[in-house]
Amino acid sequence: MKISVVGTGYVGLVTGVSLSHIGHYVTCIDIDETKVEKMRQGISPIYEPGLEELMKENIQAGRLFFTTSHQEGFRDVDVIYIAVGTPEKEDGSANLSYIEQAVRDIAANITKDIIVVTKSTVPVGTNHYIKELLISLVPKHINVEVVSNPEFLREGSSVYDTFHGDRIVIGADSEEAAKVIEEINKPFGIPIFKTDIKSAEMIKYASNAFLATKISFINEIANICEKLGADVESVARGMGMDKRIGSMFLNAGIGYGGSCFPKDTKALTQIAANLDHNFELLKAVIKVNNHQQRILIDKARERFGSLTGKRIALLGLAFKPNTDDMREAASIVISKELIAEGAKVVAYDPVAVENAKKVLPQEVIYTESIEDALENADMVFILTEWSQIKELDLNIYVQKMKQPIVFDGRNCYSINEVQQYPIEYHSIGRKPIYNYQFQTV
Ligand SMILES: NC(=O)C1=CN([C@@H]2O[C@H](COP(=O)(O)OP(=O)(O)OC[C@H]3O[C@@H](n4cnc5c(N)ncnc54)[C@H](O)[C@@H]3O)[C@@H](O)[C@H]2O)C=CC1
Ligand SMILES: O=C(O)[C@H]1O[C@H](OP(=O)(O)OP(=O)(O)OC[C@H]2O[C@@H](n3ccc(=O)[nH]c3=O)[C@H](O)[C@@H]2O)[C@H](O)[C@@H](O)[C@@H]1O
Repeated sequence: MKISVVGTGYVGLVTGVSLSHIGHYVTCIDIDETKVEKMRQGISPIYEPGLEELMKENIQAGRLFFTTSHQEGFRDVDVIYIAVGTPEKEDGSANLSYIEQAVRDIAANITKDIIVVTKSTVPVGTNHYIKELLISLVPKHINVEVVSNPEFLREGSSVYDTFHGDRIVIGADSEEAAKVIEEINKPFGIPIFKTDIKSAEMIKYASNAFLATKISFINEIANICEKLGADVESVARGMGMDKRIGSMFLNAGIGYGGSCFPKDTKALTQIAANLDHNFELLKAVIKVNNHQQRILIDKARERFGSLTGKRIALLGLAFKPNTDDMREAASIVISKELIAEGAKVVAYDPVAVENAKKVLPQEVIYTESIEDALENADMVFILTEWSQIKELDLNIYVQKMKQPIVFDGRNCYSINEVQQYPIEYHSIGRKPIYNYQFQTV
């Protein structure tokens, strides 16, 4: 099948590369010339494990192409995927201007019947709007069908997720169009769930909102565990053994960030509000998350009083490991607040520094290694559970820091392990360890 994909961000590029890998001929279109130039050479503009290898393989096999020209990209294709961004507007609702532009680009350039597949996360009703807009713009003899095919990949494991997903959701009003998209996806060997367009659109928001709810729920449990002297990791394990609950997404920490949970939860409360429905549960999930992102600062203030003049090392800046994505990362809120309070912030991340420089306060100092970040620090905040940080020899904290006081926002180390070192250790939903103080008393 000849396919084109509009937008080569995390979703579009992974979609395009994966579809070419299962045998389709795919042209990826992006308006960003530098990005396209890189991709033509087999260089991925984003950090995603395994993506570049697959890109190179399929470019060489003659199945994967990149262009900035919509006219060239849409030539002779049967199906066009839309994967442009749907960022949040100031009121929390989804900004559909990129979608609208993509639709206009499609309408201006197609010359035969087409199926348009929406991968981007869009509010319920958007696919019907896309179809209406297309019909109003294209010549009468061209037949247009629109299919909702929401994406469930996670950043950092997007290639794996695409080939090992739990389901592919196809929302269509036309049975023939649904069948075409089903055939395209069959080689992935993943269960396909077909439904109507509005339900497919809602499945995406409901799934993200539910996962966000799980995270805020376990974070609330963690905060109570701390007061009770219980251990949230044991609690989560014990809960997760019940298949009805499931063990995934019960990692307590400094809350969820990233390009999707924050934006999609807000968009869903807005979708509900437009229908005069007050989605109280989801609003509470968002509120809990906003508080949780700052929880290490509260802990540090409680421990030190003022943070003014303190040298604070931040380990990990990306919103999660294995990505260079800084969108809505807790490190943004944390570094801004620390700088505003007059702390000296020294930061390390293995891959996200270039993106971090664009969004963190300019006072933040970046280091090339964990050791350099820890040098002479009064305390360290662990913000992302990179494997480099999880596998660290804990002696480093003792050797490098002015005082080995660790605030671990991602529960990177087991309590038993930390107990063996002269460290003061504060984590999430677990008892604090005061071995450093103990030694110095
Ligand atoms: N990032 C993620 O992990 C996931 C994202 N999604 C959804 O997928 C959509 C895309 O997200 P990302 O890939 O993160 O976006 P992104 O912002 O990383 O990439 C969007 C790309 O589209 C390009 N673009 C914009 N307008 C264009 C046009 N008219 N023609 C050609 N290219 C155009 C931009 O230059 C950019 O490269 C969003 O709706 C998001 O909510 C869904 C699941 C996972
Ligand atoms: O719509 C999207 O864009 C995507 O959003 C999430 O994927 P992603 O944001 O890439 O990453 P996750 O692994 O879900 O993590 C999101 C945030 O939640 C946090 N998290 C995750 C799991 C957990 O147990 N605890 C926790 O705090 C992570 O640290 C991270 O900040 C969903 O998992 C994907 O299914 C979805 O396609």
